[in-house]
Parts: sequence; structure tokens; C-alpha cells
Amino acid sequence: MTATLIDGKAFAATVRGKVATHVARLKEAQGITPGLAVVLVGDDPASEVYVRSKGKQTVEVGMNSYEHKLPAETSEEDLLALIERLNADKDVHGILVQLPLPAHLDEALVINAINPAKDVDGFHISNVGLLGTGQKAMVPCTPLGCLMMLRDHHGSLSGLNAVVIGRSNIVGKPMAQLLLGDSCTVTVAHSRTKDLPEVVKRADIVVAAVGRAHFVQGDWIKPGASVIDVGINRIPAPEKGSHEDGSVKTRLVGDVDFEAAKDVAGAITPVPGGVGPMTIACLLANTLTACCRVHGLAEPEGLTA
Ligand SMILES: NC(=O)C1=CN([C@@H]2O[C@H](COP(=O)(O)OP(=O)(O)OC[C@H]3O[C@@H](n4cnc5c(N)ncnc54)[C@H](OP(=O)(O)O)[C@@H]3O)[C@@H](O)[C@H]2O)C=CC1
Ligand SMILES: Nc1nc(=O)c2c([nH]1)NC[C@@H]1CN(c3ccc(C(=O)N[C@@H](CCC(=O)O)C(=O)O)cc3)C=[N+]21
Repeated sequence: MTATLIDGKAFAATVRGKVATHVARLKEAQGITPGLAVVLVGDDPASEVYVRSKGKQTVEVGMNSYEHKLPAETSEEDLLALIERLNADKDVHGILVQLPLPAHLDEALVINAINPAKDVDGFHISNVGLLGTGQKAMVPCTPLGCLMMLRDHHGSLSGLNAVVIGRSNIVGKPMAQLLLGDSCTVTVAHSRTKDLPEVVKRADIVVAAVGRAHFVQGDWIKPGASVIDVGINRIPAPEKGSHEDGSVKTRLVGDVDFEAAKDVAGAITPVPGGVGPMTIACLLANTLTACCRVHGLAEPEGLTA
């Protein structure tokens, strides 16, 4: 292994520590406790795990957590009514609607119903527009976490060639905007990109957000490049044995062939323990930021884009 391992789990603990310190000060000096509402529609087991983990970490940094679990068959009208209530609730500074939503619900409509000042995911069209024009926005948590780790490793990102693989609204596009904001030369690759290995080979920074296990090969990586692996893929792990019901156990892997890439890259994030924990830490940071902004108070330093 030649690459520096970027320890997202440790980095996230540091971010949560900063959030906790600031939250304690807010309570002490202003009597304000930031609050995060998480809305989960349906009973997808993976989503339930994330939501539980978010709720636990929210409480650990001293903030209030409000969980709203709705049945899968919830109507759009009822979901929008809940969002209206949360928009109006002074104790709620951040609102996150866990995605994906069941198919009968219009995701864009629901997300755009959130008060943009409380949109801690940064998915509302107002925040997307603000980010795209370089104005103060709520920034999507996963790309923000990636940016924090890259800034920490490189100091300045100015002039570096960055390749983002994936163009989704929640990861790829906002990631590209943030890197551009830090003066990288940004290429956004996707499923129609020609000669992806050659495109990746030019990159000083590679952010992989594809959703395919071990997709990015070691020999695509430019020696010394920084590799940020956003992918969360569950693959069968027969070596771990079987569950009681006979189904084979699984393990979590990223979008990068870590074993091969770690011998070429200059720095790399692991999966698990990389971008995932940073995503949740940034959600807490965004909730704190939203709370400070709504009260006209100084924002935490180093926790925004
Ligand atoms: N760690 C974390 O906190 C988070 C992790 N994730 C994970 O990140 C990954 C990506 O998520 P998300 O952005 O939502 O995924 P999407 O499925 O929305 O987007 C995937 C992107 O990858 C591109 N792509 C697919 N196949 C190829 C290919 N063969 N070559 C090049 N590009 C390709 C697609 O291109 P096209 O547009 O042309 O179809 C698309 O732009 C997933 O594994 C997800 O689980 C997501 C959110 C948070
Ligand atoms: N509105 C909304 N906002 C999101 O930010 C959002 C979402 N919906 N839907 C689902 C995706 C996915 N996501 C992850 C968060 C943390 C980990 C994480 O902590 N992963 C751990 C491992 C966890 C495990 O073992 O399963 C790790 O990588 O180390 C992963 C994925 C947020 N998402």
C-alpha cells in the first residue's frame, strides 16, 4: 500500500466534536437547541438503519432529533402536510426526507416543498441554484464531506484536474460544483462517456459515485492521485457464512477496486469508513448551520463549503 488512507470515520468524529462544542455554546449563550427532523416513508431496511444512525448521532452532539416514520402507502397530500408542519415548527431547524421515496410520490415536488432554509440535504431547487451560482447555500452532505476530506489532504485544490464519475443530483452534480468552486478543472463522466479509463488517468482527484462494486480499476488511476469512493454496494460474502434463514451474508464495498487502487493512488478513502460517516457528520453540521442562519448568529467555521 502506497496511498495515505483517508480515515473518514475519524474525520467524521472530529466534525461531530466541533458540532457538539458549537451546540453546547448555543445552548449556554442563547438557550437554543438545534433540531433535525428526519422523515422516512415506508420500511426499506437499509433506510431504517441510516435513519436510526442519524437519530442517534443527532442526540449525541446535543441536538434534538425528531423522527417521523410513515407507512409506505402514505398519500402525497399527507406527506406535504407533514412538511408544512415541520416548516412552521420553530424547534425544527433541519428537515431531511429520506430518499428514495415510494414510486407513487413525486420526489421533486416533495423536496421542493421543504423550506429551503431548513433543507439540510441541499436538494431544494433554490439551494441547487445558489450553489451553482456560487452563493451561500445549504450544500448536499455527501459532496460536502468529500470536499472537506480533499481540502484537508491537499490544502488548496486550485488548478487540480478532478474527474467526478456519476452525474446524479444528489452526488455527482453538486460534487462537480463544489470542486469548480475550489478552482479545480472539472470533468463529469457518466455512462455515455467515451474511454473512461483514459479520462480517469488524467485526474489528480477522482470521485467515484457510480453504484457499481469495484467499477474503477487500479490501472485507471494516475500515480499519486486522490481517490474518493462514494459507492455503497452490498455484495455476497460467502466467506462470512450464512444467515439462519440460509441466505448468504453480505459485505459493503465501494465503486473502486480498493486493493488495486491503494498501490497506485496517493490517497484513498475506504468503504466502509470513508465517505459514509462523513455524510452523516455533515448532516449534523448543516443542521447547526441552518440554526445559526435562521437566528442571525455566527456560523461554525470550517463546517460549510
Ligand atoms: N456514502 C454516502 O453517503 C452515499 C453513497 N451513495 C452511493 O453512491 C453511489 C452513487 O449514488 P447516486 O449518485 O445516487 O447514483 P445514481 O444511480 O443516481 O447515479 C449513478 C451515476 O453513475 C453513472 N454510471 C452508471 N454506470 C456507469 C458506467 N458504466 N460508466 C460511467 N458512469 C456510469 C450514471 O450515468 P448516467 O447518468 O449516464 O446513467 C449516473 O450518473 C451508490 O453506490 C450510492 O449507494 C449515495 C449517496 C450517499
Ligand atoms: N435524503 C437523503 N439524504 C441522504 O444523505 C441519503 C438518502 N436520502 N438516502 C440514502 C443515501 C445513502 N446515505 C448514506 C449515509 C451514510 C452511510 C454510512 O454511514 N455508511 C457506513 C456503513 C454503514 C453500513 O454498515 O451499512 C460507511 O460507509 O462506513 C451510507 C450511506 C445517505 N443517503
